[in-house]
Amino acid sequence: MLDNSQLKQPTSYTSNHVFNSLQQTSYIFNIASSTGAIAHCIFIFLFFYLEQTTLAWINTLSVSAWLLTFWFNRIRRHDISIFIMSVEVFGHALFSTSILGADAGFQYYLWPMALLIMAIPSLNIAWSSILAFAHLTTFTLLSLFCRTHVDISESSYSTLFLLNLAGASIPFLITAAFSRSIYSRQYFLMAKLAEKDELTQLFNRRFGLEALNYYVNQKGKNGAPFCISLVDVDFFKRVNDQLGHNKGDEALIKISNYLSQSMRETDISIRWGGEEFLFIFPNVELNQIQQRIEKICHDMPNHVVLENWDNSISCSFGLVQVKNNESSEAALQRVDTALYQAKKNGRYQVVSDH
Ligand SMILES: Nc1nc2c(ncn2[C@@H]2O[C@H](COP(=O)(O)OP(=O)(O)OP(=O)(O)O)[C@@H](O)[C@H]2O)c(=O)[nH]1
Repeated sequence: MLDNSQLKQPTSYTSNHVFNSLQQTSYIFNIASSTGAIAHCIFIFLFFYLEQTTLAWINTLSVSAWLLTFWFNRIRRHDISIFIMSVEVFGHALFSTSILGADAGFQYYLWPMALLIMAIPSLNIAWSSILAFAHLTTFTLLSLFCRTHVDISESSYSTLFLLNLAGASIPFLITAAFSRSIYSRQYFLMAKLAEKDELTQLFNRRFGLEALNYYVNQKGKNGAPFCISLVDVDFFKRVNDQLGHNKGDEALIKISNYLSQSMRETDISIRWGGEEFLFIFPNVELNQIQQRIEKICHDMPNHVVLENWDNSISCSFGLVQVKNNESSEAALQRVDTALYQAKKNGRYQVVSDH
């Protein structure tokens, strides 16, 4: 969720995600400003038509206020922008309803404004709550007590009421739809960022642990077999030492791409840490998978090639089938021991433990 400090510092560095959120917020505010300015231009003509000249002139001020909010949107002072909008809507509802009465329906604009104030986090929560509450209280008081009528026909009142009700409902729905889409987009983005490793785009260790616990539990319930493999790049320190850390990163990306693309769609590829990867193979016995993993291990030097690096790039693999009633920790311990054995045996091989 954005806070005010980010909104007030458009010139400082912002990440792409924050920048996109700021753009989105500006976009919403520009839509609100345009809708407000256009609606009040229409009101000017409407009030002149109804011979309510005072209200017509007041609406020219309203149009100026809405146009002013564009400028505050541009400099990303959405807090000032929404404050002007809310004061304008509040004043407009108060004046129009005091003069024409609640039957004209101008008080209904207080609802979308209250929603906009609460749903878009431009003002802090205390100010948002105070303003939204003031709008809705004013709506109630105006609806209950403003019974005045001016000298216009009943049918004009009905038309005004319907127009205002529709005019207030549309921004209400648009605001709700925008906040819903921002919420769901940001929720999925956060969830994705929280489970992916930045460098390799494989799942990260937190997700890996959760997934492993899930399959251990599933095994406890339905006995479905599954295997795990811990994979470590051989002599990776040499790549870093001789080619530099950036080339090391490039090698890690190539290795992770090769490994994950060699797996089945249902297998789960995790960057366990540094130059170590964990793979979870659901619904499979060790003897069904061993050959496939050995082939992946064997073929790796032909598929992972690094510029200016003449040595082959390989990995060592520990592979185990998780036992009945075995905990995640115990299974990890066993696969780590198998990997250690693969390293000890000379690397570039798979060691499995039944
Ligand atoms: N470029 C880069 N290097 C990393 C990253 N994470 C870990 N490393 C490096 O991986 C290397 C791991 O080295 P070691 O644990 O000594 O193991 P090794 O050289 O691969 O040798 P063996 O595992 O014994 O075959 C270290 O040089 C770490 O700096 C990373 O994200 N990027």
